[in-house]
Amino acid sequence: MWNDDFGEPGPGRSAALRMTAVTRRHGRGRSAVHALRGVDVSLSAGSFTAVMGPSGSGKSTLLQCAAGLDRPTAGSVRLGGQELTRMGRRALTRLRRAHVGFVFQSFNLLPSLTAEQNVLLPLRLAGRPARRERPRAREALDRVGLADRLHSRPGELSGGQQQRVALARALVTEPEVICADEPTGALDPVTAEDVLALLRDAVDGLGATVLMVTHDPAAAACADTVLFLADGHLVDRLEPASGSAVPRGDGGTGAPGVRPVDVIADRMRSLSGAGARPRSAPGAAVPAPPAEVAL
Ligand SMILES: Nc1ncnc2c1ncn2[C@@H]1O[C@H](COP(=O)(O)OP(=O)(O)OP(=O)(O)O)[C@@H](O)[C@H]1O
Repeated sequence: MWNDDFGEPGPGRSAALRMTAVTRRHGRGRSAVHALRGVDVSLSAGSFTAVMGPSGSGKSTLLQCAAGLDRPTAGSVRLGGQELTRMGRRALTRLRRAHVGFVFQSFNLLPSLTAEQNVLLPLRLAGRPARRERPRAREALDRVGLADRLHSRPGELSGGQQQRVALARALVTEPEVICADEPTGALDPVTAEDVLALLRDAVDGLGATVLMVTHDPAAAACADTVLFLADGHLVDRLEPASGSAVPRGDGGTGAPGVRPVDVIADRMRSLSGAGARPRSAPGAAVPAPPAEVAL
């Protein structure tokens, strides 16, 4: 269902993440770049939201501000009820480790560690002894179908398997929010489907809240809500799962037989053609932070 308020969670649902009037500007004066211009987003607990938009529209910046990896120039970001923008660095790191899991296009696994050791990493960083936490890491790897690859290093795993290890690492601390930046961008369509099903499972089975940046309409169609960014503004929203992927004011396209993925692709095409300013190759503007930063 279209909703002019891009943010409000549904009735009776609490917000796991709330961003209000978030602006992110790089530089000053005439050379300033406005990555986000007064964005309002609210994610219901236990929901799956995709963020789409042309290259350079601010998707990665939105994700990184939401997760406390980047600081807005103005506005408010509340995660689990806590205001991130006023937190010191150490408090922010603690909050992130406890409440946010990350998945990136490039997997960000440490190559010298086994799958199990990679998954244990966030627990070790939180000061929890590896020996006691091993069953938890194994359970997370089991959840993503890799119980038999505990001792494999990333170089011995396929891209899809590496992304599943990254997902197990994101899930092992049972975070409220999972931030995924192009999690299927480096995967073939079949492997991508597996990873999306696991993200869906984290929402439906574990009650996690997923915020996922993607260029892929098929990936976005797996989400409950798709938010569209253009030039730093949130410009539209649709809800593919509820069968309401219908452009505002155009009742006709909700006709049976119109697939959500096609509506999403159409919407993207119209945004890319309408004054979007491509500035870089997809995924290139904001590189994923090193694994140890995003843990
Ligand atoms: N550190 C930075 N310094 C200057 N400009 C930046 C910086 N990081 C991002 N930007 C700019 O902010 C804008 C939004 O970037 P962002 O990476 O969020 O877009 P995006 O939609 O994720 O792009 P893509 O799809 O290409 O990954 C772009 O114009 C980008 O060049």
